[in-house]
Amino acid sequence: MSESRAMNNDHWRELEEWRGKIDEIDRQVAALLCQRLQFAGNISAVKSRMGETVLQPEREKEVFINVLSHADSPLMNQAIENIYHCILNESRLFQQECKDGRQNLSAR
Ligand SMILES: C=C(O[C@@H]1C=C(C(=O)O)C=C[C@H]1O)C(=O)O
Repeated sequence: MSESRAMNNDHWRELEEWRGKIDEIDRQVAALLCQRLQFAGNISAVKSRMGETVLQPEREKEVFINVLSHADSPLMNQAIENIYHCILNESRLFQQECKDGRQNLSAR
């Protein structure tokens, strides 16, 4: 095998190792996101009984402060902030669907 092909194989092996680690993280993130949505659905039921709205801006500020205190760098801080905008958006949509009876909240 030529030296450059052996080097290329090493790169591919390294790439696959990193991708394997990302796959494992994605499995954990997906499971945790499902759990987060489940809890948001439970909160939605409590808020309905209390006559509270789905959107609670002050609570959302607390969520951002909590997660951003765990970011490792300014660049990651921005990425986490963007990701959490999506997560909170989906969380509100999910809560609304629970409220409207379009989500079945039974856990697996
Ligand atoms: C889950 C809640 O409902 C909404 C969704 C939030 C979330 O996903 O963290 C936070 C605030 C609310 O806008 C809540 O009020 O705690």
